[in-house]
Amino acid sequence: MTKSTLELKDVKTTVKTADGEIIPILKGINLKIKSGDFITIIGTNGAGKSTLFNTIAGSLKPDSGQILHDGQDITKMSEEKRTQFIGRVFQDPKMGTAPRMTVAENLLLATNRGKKRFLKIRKLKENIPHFKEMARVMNNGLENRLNSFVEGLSGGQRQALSFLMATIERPDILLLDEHTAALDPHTSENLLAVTDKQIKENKLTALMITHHMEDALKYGNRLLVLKDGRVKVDINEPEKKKLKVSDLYAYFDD
Ligand SMILES: Nc1ncnc2c1ncn2[C@@H]1O[C@H](COP(=O)(O)OP(=O)(O)OP(=O)(O)O)[C@@H](O)[C@H]1O
Repeated sequence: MTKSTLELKDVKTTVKTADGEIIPILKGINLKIKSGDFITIIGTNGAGKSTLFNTIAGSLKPDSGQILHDGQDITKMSEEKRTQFIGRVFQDPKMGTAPRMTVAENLLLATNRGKKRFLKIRKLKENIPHFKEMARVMNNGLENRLNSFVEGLSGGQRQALSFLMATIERPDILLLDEHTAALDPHTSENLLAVTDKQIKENKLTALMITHHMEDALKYGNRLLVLKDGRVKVDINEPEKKKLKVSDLYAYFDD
């Protein structure tokens, strides 16, 4: 039997609004994520997709339930500690990178994730050929911008850098929160193609939130539909291959 990399057992998460109101968002999530799963996640606005990622990453703590990583209970583990095995790319190209540092400096900082990090000039120079090779894979000229400040990059290059930083230490779980949503169609398509290639080649375990039904079907081996804080549908690869976009829209209706 394939071991679960991550398991959520009846996870319930609430959020507190600015005026102190407590709202239940995740209402009992049960999920077993196997090593090598590439799961696309869809659901209406407010279904709890980002809250699910926040709960997995540790930026929100569940009110009840359990989260297990390789069988170890991590429910109370800090977000910082979880960065040792969880990589995350956000929708906003401004998140996840240090704008006033160069691309190469950001990449160096992303190595040794979760441990003490120092920027040593020698180490930076040593790593340039390696970083260049890595950046070339992103297929958008990032390899020619290694010494540029991140704030001067295009949105697509910045998201490509975020992706590299999230995967540089081969995370056990990669969380992609609509990571191409802010990009133009061509740039988005390129980043998704590279994302898919990297996940397959490096046998990464990944969860990707998307509002594009075509992408939810095209990528990954499993599909989840979240509705009102619960997993409404969990579809495996053979079933997913049979689905059409119209089938997915139907899940939103009832
Ligand atoms: N910190 C917070 N304070 C108040 N409400 C919150 C907070 N975080 C999330 N919510 C609410 O929780 C619900 C779920 O939000 P979440 O971002 O998880 O949904 P989502 O499925 O990712 O939606 P979207 O597709 O719009 O990104 C929403 O109604 C949102 O307004």
